[in-house]
Amino acid sequence: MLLKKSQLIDGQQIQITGSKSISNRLLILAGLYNHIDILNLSNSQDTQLLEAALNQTGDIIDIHHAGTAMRFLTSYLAIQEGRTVTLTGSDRMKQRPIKDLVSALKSLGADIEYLENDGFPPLKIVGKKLSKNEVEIPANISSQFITSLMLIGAKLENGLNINLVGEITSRPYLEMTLHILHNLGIDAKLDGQQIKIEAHTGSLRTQYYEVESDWSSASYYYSLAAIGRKVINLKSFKTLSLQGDSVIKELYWKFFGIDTLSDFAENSIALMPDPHHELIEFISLDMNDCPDIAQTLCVTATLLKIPFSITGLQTLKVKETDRLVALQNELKKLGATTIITNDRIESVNFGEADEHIQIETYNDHRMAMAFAPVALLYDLEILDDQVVEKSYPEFWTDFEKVTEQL
Ligand SMILES: O=C(O)C1=C[C@@H](OP(=O)(O)O)[C@@H](O)[C@H](O)C1
Ligand SMILES: C=C(OP(=O)(O)O)C(=O)O
Repeated sequence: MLLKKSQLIDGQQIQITGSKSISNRLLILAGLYNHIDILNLSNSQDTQLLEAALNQTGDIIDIHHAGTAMRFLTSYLAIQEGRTVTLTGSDRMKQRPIKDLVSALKSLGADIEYLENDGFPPLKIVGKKLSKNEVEIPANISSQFITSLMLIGAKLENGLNINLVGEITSRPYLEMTLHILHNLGIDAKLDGQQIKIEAHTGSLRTQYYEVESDWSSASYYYSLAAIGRKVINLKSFKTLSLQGDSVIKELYWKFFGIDTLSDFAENSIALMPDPHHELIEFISLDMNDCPDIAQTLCVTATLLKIPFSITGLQTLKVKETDRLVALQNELKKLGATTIITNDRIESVNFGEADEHIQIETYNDHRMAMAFAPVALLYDLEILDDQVVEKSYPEFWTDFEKVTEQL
């Protein structure tokens, strides 16, 4: 897609689809218990793939590139007594780790086999009743493994105690799972390194759930507002969010002077650039709690030429692509030289951008969306722009609503 140099249109309103993370948790719980009327369900391809997988009865499920769905379905299928399923995905999914989750489930008695490479999808899962209630799992690779266990925990005869080993990564996603379980009447606690889920039989407390819109998707508008300095209105967001990525409000206020004003009646927020904001000299930040908005922030900082050092990013290597390498390569086209390590990206200097900027997306929706605000400063081309459908199918239509060519 060619994006001509553009400016923001003041005061446009965008309705973002429901949180992918909340939607995927609700779908699994609805599949385990009873129907839930879900309002503002995410229309992301990942959520649609999960919904289709839960409704199919065949013996092969191909979840493509939907990581959360892959991880959540592994536990879900492990307890479907009498059913045998091959759970597979895209080439990239076959490189994304799942071993810690599979080992934890096996220690509970699950019957799961690797069909290609040890530790990676595809998996052959023979559904069984699991009767143990104590499990241990490393917490530093992906919080999705832990959420996956938490979602089935209350279905086990004696509930489930999950002992977390090591540093906890992406922690707000565990808190999100706890909140959703509580809201639906399941007793669950996180205390230090232990999660305790009580057994829950019968139905869920509520059969109705309204999903807040997706804060990771909102991050691209914060980036646009930070560069374009015009007001953007976003729906449907709450002041108290279950999503860790809502920290974008604080980050973009502190670093880029973007204020977030809530309109309670409208359930919307306004992103308001502070005209008196002075550019800060350096951004130093640990993003372990909010890995999905790291690309957004690195691109904003680069476009504003604010030096940055972002840590806590060790999980970025095992997402849709190696996001640290992808960022380093593509930021270079904007003139930024960076250093990357196992868990960090740091800017070294900002030079001239390429004359013809062509951004590769590496099959990663967040690469395409994070680099879209570049259009406020330069003409650019984004390759394989359709990757956005993974989390935000209308991204380009919405992007057109808030921008106009110069
Ligand atoms: O539980 C979730 O919904 C998610 C957890 C995070 O993954 P990790 O825990 O693997 O970092 C996040 O990156 C992903 O997009 C969604
Ligand atoms: C990492 C992501 O998704 P998943 O792990 O569910 O594929 C994401 O949406 O940025």
